[in-house]
Amino acid sequence: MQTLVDEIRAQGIILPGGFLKVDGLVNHQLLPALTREMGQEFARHFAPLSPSKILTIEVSGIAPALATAMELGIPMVYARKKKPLTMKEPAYTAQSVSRTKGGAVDLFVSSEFLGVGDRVVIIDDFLASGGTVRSLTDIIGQSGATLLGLGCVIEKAFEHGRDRLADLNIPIHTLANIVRMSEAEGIVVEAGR
Ligand SMILES: O=P(O)(O)OC[C@H]1O[C@H](OP(=O)(O)OP(=O)(O)O)[C@H](O)[C@@H]1O
Ligand SMILES: O=c1[nH]c(=O)c2nc[nH]c2[nH]1
Repeated sequence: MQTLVDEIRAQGIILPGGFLKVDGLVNHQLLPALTREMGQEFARHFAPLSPSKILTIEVSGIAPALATAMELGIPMVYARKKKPLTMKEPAYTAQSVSRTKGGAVDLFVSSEFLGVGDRVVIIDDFLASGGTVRSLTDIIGQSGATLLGLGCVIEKAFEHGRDRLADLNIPIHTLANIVRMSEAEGIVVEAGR
């Protein structure tokens, strides 16, 4: 997605520890036209699989996931990182690690909104190590739903999440790919794959 690649080149900042700051378009401020285009691109890619639900994780996955769900006309469910008292039991749960805040987090999805018969596409903002997606697949497994595919806005190829998730045997579609980044070379970003 060339518009996304251009925005990453214009706004992206390399942070220590291999982190990319894109707070101006993905993680703090959101750009409506760009977010809509993300949804259109994911919807075009995954519509042939006839998903019944989009699954993501709060907080930064919500915008691209909702944009995708709106294009497809299907519900979007997001895993919560704290179980609210309104959540109906039983809830499916798995542990994950927050990459940007550090530490383990528990994820919760109510059985009210995910279950046998659901055909699920996961949408998230970043695909890095693949750990977060792995936790979501655990939740999908508990629910009895079927995982059809994975879409992530930005892939950090140098963290090899795609390879680590190969056993899932699902199509993985990303919109921009960070091949590598360093002070010397800057952000080497290309269209997703
Ligand atoms: O592939 P991984 O190595 O698991 O990294 C990707 C995850 O890391 C971030 O979550 P984080 O909780 O840090 O951020 P958020 O609260 O902005 O969603 C991002 O939103 C992805 O969910
Ligand atoms: O804002 C972010 N920048 C990153 O580099 C990253 N990797 C995983 N999750 C991330 N979030």
